[in-house]
Amino acid sequence: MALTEAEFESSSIMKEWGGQVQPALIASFIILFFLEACLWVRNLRIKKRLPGPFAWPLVGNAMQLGQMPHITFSKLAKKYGNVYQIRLGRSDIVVLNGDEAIRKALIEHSTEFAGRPNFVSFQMISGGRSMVFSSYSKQWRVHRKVAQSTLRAFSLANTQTKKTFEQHIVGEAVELVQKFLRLSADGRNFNPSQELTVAAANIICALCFGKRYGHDDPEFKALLKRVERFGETVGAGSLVDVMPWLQSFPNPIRSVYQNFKLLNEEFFAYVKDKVVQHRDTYDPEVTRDMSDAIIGVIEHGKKSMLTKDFVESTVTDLIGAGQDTMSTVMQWILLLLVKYPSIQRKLQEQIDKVVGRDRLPSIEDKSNLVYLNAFIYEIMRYTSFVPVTIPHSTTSDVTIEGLHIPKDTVVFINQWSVNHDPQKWKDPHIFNPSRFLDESGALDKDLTNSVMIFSTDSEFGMKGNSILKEWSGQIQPALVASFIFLCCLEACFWVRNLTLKKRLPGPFAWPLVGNAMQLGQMPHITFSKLAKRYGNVYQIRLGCSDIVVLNGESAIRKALLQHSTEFAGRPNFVSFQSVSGGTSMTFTNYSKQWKMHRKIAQSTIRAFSSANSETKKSFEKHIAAEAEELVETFLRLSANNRYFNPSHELTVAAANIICALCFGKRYGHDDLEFRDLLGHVNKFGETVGAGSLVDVMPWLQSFPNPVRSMFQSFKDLNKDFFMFVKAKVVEHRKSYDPRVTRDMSDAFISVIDHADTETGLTEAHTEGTVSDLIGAGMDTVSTALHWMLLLLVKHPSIQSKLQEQIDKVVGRDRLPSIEDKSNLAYLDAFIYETMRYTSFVPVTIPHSTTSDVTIEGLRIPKDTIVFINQWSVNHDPQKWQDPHIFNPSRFLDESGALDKDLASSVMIFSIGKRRCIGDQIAKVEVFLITALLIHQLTFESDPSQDLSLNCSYGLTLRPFGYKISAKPRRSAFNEA
Ligand code: HEM
Repeated sequence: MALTEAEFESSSIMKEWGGQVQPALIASFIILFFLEACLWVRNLRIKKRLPGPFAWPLVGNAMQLGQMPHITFSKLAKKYGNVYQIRLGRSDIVVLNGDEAIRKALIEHSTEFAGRPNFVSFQMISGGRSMVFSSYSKQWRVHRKVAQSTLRAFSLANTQTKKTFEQHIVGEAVELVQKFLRLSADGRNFNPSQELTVAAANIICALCFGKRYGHDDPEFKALLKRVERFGETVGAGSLVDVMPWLQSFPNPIRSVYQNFKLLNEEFFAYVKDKVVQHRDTYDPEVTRDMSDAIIGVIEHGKKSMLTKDFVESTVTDLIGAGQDTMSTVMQWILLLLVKYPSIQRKLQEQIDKVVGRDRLPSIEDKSNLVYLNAFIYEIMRYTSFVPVTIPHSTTSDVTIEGLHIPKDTVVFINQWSVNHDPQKWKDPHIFNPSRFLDESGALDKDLTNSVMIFSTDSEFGMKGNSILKEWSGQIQPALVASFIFLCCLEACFWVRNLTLKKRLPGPFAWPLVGNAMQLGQMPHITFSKLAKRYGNVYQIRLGCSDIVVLNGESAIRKALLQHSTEFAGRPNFVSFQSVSGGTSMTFTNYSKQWKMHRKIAQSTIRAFSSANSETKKSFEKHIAAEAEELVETFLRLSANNRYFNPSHELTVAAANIICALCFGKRYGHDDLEFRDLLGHVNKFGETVGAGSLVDVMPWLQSFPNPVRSMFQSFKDLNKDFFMFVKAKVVEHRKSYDPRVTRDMSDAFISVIDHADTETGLTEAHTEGTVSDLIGAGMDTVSTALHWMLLLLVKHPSIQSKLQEQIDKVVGRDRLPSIEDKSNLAYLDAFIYETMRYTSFVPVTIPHSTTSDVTIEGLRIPKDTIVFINQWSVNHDPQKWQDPHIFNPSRFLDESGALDKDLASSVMIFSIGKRRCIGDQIAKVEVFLITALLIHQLTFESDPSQDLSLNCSYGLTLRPFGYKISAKPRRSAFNEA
């Protein structure tokens, strides 16, 4: 993490893990464990438990729920009855299943079951004032009434509001039709997910803020992104709710939970901002939208129990709840329409009969479109896309089905069990809208009313799905036994290792996890601290793997340059094998064939970037075109003094350059195929952590747990990404002409597919190489640009100095070019300092030893995994004065020229046989884009944001989202 000295020392990671094996941390973990065990034994003896499965200490039944808890709940109900108890972490939870028990509880005992648990994650939503997540109270009842009546006033209150509401919806639907037709042009297939999310978001935003957004509005895109990421992190919220001790030591769930908190805060701040704008322009005579209406009731109404802060929380509740649910149901509708074309036809026949072809359907047609109604009810029943409601809690002691449930018990309502009860629904696992029609073809209202999806007051599993196979719905004794067996086996290995293996110096490693829990979110900082204690070469253990960590310039240079072959291997990780179907050069171990593969990749990159002045020029043109487009887009996004997050645009620019080289084609910013590709790369960064966990703890794959599911997504993403590249290469192969090399794909086809000599490489390697280059070239370069912009706005004086130099060297009548590089020493220094200071690839891709080797007097056996801590080289206080201070001038000598020796000792591309092969093109890209941007624009940061250098750790260290604006500088180019 790139921080100032003070920030660095006080950064949370330092507090979490003071860089050495903190005995206090380990002691507190052991105390926690024993405390939990004691509580568990006490509970066993004291508490009169409801029926339910056996609960383990610490985790309770958490490991048994699998990815589809609602299915597990239904299976458990068969064994323990419709009301039973499970334990998740520390919380006893009552699960209600089946129509009868749920209706009894929620209708006959409605007040007793109307509470919400006191979960920490609930308390942080909407600043703790969310109506949806607050417990039952008099104030809550008032709050709910305000929300409910406002919703009504803006939708179904009278014919006028009904009409306006309908108009909003029709507007979005018509836009969807046009968008879908455009996306289907030329017989293309597309993923409708984003468009549906936009439509749902627009409807609720129009109601709340009186405004719909364009699909490309950056503010809106940021809102959607937040909602998407919310879904990805909310799971950690629930885990921390039931296992609060997960917050007390560094672990991956704690980090995801932190993100979840941050997202909530950001989302709330966004809504608050809008509400404040409304408050400032509020006019009691004109109610523009729901925000105004809520301000009217809460702030200007009769004496209200609700303070002004409740306005923001009510609007947040409405947007949060309205958007995700609606877009989910729309996605299911489209999926089931294409899965059942005969049903689609039947729906169209009915609609043509009732509406005809001369007008659009309206809400008045609803009563005549019986089959469409039945279809929608069947979707809700069959998918049960909200399978378990938001947790309830009991507001007082209550007895249900003869079982006593104490006050403040957490209650899960399994809606799925109602909708899939075979006693009630014939063949519940079959999708059949006609089940809702009576003999005369009319809608059976009793039956539609019994579908439970909105509670009585967000994935899908069916017979034979993986979760059922994994956890066939009951507490599998075999699973629990195998977990205990695994633990024992690990413990035995651990004891044997302690006695047998001559270990290198290093911290004490725990059984099962080794030192995994001590690494925290920024392992490179921990590694550097450990080096102070154990020397520059030491050993840690992660899960099952012993790993040697190399730190500091001298040890790393010795290993990677003097013993280059011995350190050129890659470990035999399962996650590496899943990249490009095993044909990747980057992730393949050292061998003769690998050497050939690397040489081909290297010389092809050179041929397309720097081989001669012709290729140099054409490569430069690609980059300049992207930079010019960036300038235009940034100016557009800054119109009307707006601030924007440059993330998406920078990723697009980096992706376009590498795609232009590989496929001879750049894409529009909204090209669907391209957006898909970018989505993959972003998701890749999010799931790669699971890959590394499974690599070092392969036993995580042997029972259902969140890491295993994430690892599955990681594998799926890799497969999808590889398929995308493969399809492109196959197209190239079909139109391949040996006389014309259009792009790098053609070049690889020529040297691999049509090789003159035996290389051992197959056609699949051609595809693997292209994937390697796109994968490696996109994320890294865009991360570098992210940091550059952030540092430019954080240090305006450096930005001015850069502009002064560029104006002096280039002038204002032409654009900068790569030839100016030698005269722009300060810009070069700025780029090197950004790479040094941020060290955004802090640890290289793991290496492994290809034979036994001795380094700094320590013997490392063949096939040992090696981590190279580049960050330690760039932050070594022996080498760099004040390494935690950002100061480009450190790279300039007294005459103001670049100190080339110092610059080349920054380590970010690694060194030796595995050194990055894209380093030269990356440097050209970063130089030219930065030069062009600062020549044309001045960047400023949003004064309302607290500019931090905090970052997330996926593939690279990426700064958290920040907002900037760009102002044009006078130039021939701008005026043109
Ligand atoms: C600023 C941008 C970049 C940085 C900081 C960077 C950094 C790195 C690092 C640290 C490695 C791992 C080296 C090791 O394992 O010791 C690597 C490997 C690699 N990089 Fe880059 N890279 C960048 C851009 C690129 C680009 C633009 C491309 C290609 C178009 C590329 C292609 C590769 C490939 C193919 C490898 C694997 C080499 C091997 O395993 O032998 N990189 N890069």
